Amino acid sequence: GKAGNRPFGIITDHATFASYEYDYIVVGGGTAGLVVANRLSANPAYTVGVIEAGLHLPDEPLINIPFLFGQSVSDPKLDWLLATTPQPGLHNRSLIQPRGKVLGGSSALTYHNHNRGSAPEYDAWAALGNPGWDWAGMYPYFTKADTVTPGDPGFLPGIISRPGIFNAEDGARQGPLQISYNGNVSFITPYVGLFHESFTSLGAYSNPDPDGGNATGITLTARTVNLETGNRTYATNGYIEPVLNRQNLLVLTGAEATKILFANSTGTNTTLVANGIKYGNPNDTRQYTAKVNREVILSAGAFKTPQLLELSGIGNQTLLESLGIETLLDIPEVGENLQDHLEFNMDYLLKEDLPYDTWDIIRNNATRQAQAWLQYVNKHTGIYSASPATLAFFPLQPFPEEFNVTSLVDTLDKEIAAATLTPIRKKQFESQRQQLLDGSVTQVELAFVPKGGVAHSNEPLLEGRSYFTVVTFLYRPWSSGNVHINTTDPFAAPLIDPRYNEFTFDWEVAARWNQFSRKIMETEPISQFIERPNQPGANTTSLEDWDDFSREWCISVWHPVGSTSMAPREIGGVLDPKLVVYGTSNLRVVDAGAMPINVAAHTAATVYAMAEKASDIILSDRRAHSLTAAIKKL
Ligand SMILES: Cc1cc2nc3c(=O)[nH]c(=O)nc-3n(C[C@H](O)[C@H](O)[C@H](O)COP(=O)(O)OP(=O)(O)OC[C@H]3O[C@@H](n4cnc5c(N)ncnc54)[C@H](O)[C@@H]3O)c2cc1C
Repeated sequence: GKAGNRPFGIITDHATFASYEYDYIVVGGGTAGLVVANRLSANPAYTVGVIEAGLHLPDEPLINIPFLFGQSVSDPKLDWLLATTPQPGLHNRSLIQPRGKVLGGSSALTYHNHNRGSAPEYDAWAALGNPGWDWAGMYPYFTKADTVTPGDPGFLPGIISRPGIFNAEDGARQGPLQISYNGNVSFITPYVGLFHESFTSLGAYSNPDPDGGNATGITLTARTVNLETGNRTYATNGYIEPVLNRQNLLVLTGAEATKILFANSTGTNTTLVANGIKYGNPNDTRQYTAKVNREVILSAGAFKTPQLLELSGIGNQTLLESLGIETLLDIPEVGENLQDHLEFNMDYLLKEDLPYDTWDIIRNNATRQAQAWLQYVNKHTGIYSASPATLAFFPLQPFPEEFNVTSLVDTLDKEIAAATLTPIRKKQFESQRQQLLDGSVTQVELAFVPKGGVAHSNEPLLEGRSYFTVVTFLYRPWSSGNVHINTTDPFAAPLIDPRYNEFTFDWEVAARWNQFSRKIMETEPISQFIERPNQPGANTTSLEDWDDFSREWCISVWHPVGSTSMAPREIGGVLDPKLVVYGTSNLRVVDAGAMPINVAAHTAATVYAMAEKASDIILSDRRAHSLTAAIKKL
């Protein structure tokens, strides 16, 4: 069925979508899925269908306006509202795990940080047994996704020497994402520079080229804001809206895939050939089926893709049997190897007579708020165009007073020796240990935000007062867990257990890094503006206090990856290096779940690059072209 009188663009009618066949069906129109849908449908010879659970919401302010970052979280219109199981290491708290349930997926919800990991991190993916996925293999795809507008020259002088400049090769590309930098137009307060002065006096250094293979240092971080429109740039307006006039592309929104169908769905241990997707939605008892001629690409994200595999009979046989699901492929690692990052928000109440405004002016002064809004609407600049501006990524070595790496590793080695590790984790740990010792990659991050109300705090914000928020991140935790179904109801949430508490290392590094962030705030020049720490209060001082705070108040950074890892079958991979699910001929996974080792970075840029690379792989994979024949042979 080639394009002819087919409907195209975006539809919500389930039956119409089911009445056509597709060469490729992409399940999940999120960050990765829309990249793949765009690249595959560029060839008019292929018909491409996308099944997305959320709706197309191009005019949604919570998505579009940069300064509203974070406000879409927990909004049922945009968020799947997932959560972890109670975590013993976090005082038994369960953490929210927001995911975008909207066309564009989680790329519609991000806080706009757009950065890459360091070269050794991707090299470690390749060393795991994934040829081509090293830094050199990923680099062209990072740049393929982006068009970069450099930052303001002279912005934050002395701290960031070469602001916002990707190297020339990056700048030459014309990718779909309109990437920019915070700068003078987005009203970054002078406090940001002063904070970095305090931080630098305690061992930090700046990095003018964080996306060139060494991500560490204080950086002016690229962000997903289109300076021309003032709006978020994301998978929807970058990758899918511009190609909705392609007559071979049909996007179904408001529909949830419930099962992958196979041409040969009986018996185990044959090579499975996917030939369709079942879908429906929780408000409708009907189920629909769309037929596929070439390939199914799962891009439902690190939680929902493993769920869909398990619902379809691909997973741990024992689990599947316990739920009465027939096992088509016994791959116990589906849903395992789940890795995530943690973050810690701390805020500080400022003195009343301040030399400069903070972003709190929006909350405190109705006139200034109205002015800022007009400025945004008319010029696309000002506070409403701002998002967290500069980030700092560090190994532990620059801070020897806080981190004794040798003793941390000693403790870690003992715990690892006592733990039962799967083969894939053993391999991961080799590179992770090496990178920890040689200081070549980020272990921790720190962000300074010139406003209150970022922290998930129990202290209400005082009217008329200003705040700083310091956000720290644990980017190389050793703990990992899993996500699995516990019911055959396809519309139920999966059980997410990241096991954040597994190794002492994670908690000690978090407590020490958080304690250190207090020291920065007590150091000139940033200290002169602070009246008192708000959350946690001034009585949080000892390492034990900081440990307690960290467990009680941490949240996830919402960077789950690894649940369908790309790695050799023998060590427990789910996907081969072409992202094909082992034991199938034409079922791929292209989303964050494919990352075999989490990157010490915000994850979206890596997901875009993976999806760009995956698209090339799919298009050049001969296997795809012989599939119809393969199905006919069955
Ligand atoms: C609140 C928040 C803030 C973040 N901030 C940042 C940031 O500042 N910088 C950064 O780099 N990263 C950030 N991240 C992480 C980043 O967004 C993700 O790593 C990335 O977007 C994941 O891409 P994905 O393609 O794997 O999944 P998603 O983009 O989540 O796409 C999955 C898609 O599949 C759909 N779907 C799921 N199940 C089904 C089904 N059964 N049928 C049909 N459709 C389905 C979903 O609705 C969704 O559209 C943030 C994440 C969140 C949640």
